[in-house]
Amino acid sequence: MPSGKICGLTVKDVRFPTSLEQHGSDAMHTDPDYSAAYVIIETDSGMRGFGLTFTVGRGTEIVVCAVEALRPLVLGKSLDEITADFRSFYRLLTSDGQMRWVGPEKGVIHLATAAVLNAVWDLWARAEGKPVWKLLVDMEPEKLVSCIDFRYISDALTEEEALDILHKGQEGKQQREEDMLREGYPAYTTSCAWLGYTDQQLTQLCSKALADGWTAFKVKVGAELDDDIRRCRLIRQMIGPEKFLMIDANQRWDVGEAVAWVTHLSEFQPLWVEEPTSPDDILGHAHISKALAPLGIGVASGEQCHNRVMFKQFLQASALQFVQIDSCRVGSVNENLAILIMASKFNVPVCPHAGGVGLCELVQHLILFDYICVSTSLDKRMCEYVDHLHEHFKNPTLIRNAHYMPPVVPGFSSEMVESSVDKHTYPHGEVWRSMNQL
Ligand SMILES: C[C@H](O)[C@@H](O)CC(=O)C(=O)O
Ligand SMILES: [Mg+2]
Repeated sequence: MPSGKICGLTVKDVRFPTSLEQHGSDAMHTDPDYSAAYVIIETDSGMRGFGLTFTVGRGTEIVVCAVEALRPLVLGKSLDEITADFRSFYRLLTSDGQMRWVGPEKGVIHLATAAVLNAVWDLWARAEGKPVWKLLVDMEPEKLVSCIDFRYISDALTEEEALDILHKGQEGKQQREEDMLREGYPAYTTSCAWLGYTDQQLTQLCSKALADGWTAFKVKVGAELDDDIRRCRLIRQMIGPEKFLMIDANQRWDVGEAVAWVTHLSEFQPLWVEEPTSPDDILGHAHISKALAPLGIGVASGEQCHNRVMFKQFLQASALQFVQIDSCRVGSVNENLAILIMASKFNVPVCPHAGGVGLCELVQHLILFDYICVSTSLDKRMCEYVDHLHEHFKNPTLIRNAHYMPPVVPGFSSEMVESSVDKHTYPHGEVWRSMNQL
């Protein structure tokens, strides 16, 4: 069916009151209400595409405004026109002569770009009758590269080098696709140990996760050292010495403090410390990486890394040992393609950030593509999983034996259940109205 011209774009502020039970809490975000600026684009031929970006509550209304500001750049474009030269469309959104000032390619405007472009990728995949991961896997390397804006990264990755990496990734891809369809992509869980959970909750959730076959666990740290020691000890005792433990400080520390704090926790053998300090501090991360390397602890970051330019510098500075792409922070698939290929060139494993609302649904497509066509390896690689809010999606993630099973439905798995959206729309949805009356 011809996809037609985009004739409508709506955006909704959808919030879930997760803070009530401390789901998602960490040392910096103590009361997150998992939220989405949820975008629906429509074409005059009756097709729809769904996209979102993730936030943690207040402020979603600002992202909604930013999406509204992008609307005129999208309306009237046809999918064919966009996908014939996706790089130019990406630039159109990110390089508007006036709006660029409120970015560029970072902050609220870039979150809005992510939501809009995610909807366009959903529309494209639906038009092709494929899930996004399969659309990418089947795409010629030349076409993939034509979706990427190489401006600001060509000193680290040229178009020719990207093509070369993608051409190499074609070899054996059929086999890797079959492996994924059979086994799925390895995942780790963050659901057991949010910062606001009691030790009793942690113990219960961890024993259930072990029984369900999970082999890698992330614990929130960074507020009180004594609490961290107690919680890490508890979880390490439960999971034993072989399984993976990761710690996540969510930017709580200064550089020196991070090194000292993690050194105290090193007896629990974390595989990585995540976001030890400001997500913008490239040299700080490099310093921490160097200091922790002798302890066998890597540094991971990316969920609040603005764009491909920042990732480039983290990689150039050997400041990260794990790259955590996020499907809703940077400019959608287009920019994540650049990051995946750069990570491959620098030989740094990608372990995506997920969780939130919808992040698992979307990022599974990117990491499947990474394995099948870019990294071609599962060594030191796993994708985050958080067991929340999947029931609000029409095609929720499917986890089997702690692995993401590849989605089969066309699109980006980003369409939400209409009644969930209605109930959780802020501030007039039923859920918020009833809470305000309490
Ligand atoms: C506020 C979010 O829940 C954050 O803690 C998520 C995160 O850091 C992670 O999943 O990693
Ligand atoms: Mg994190």
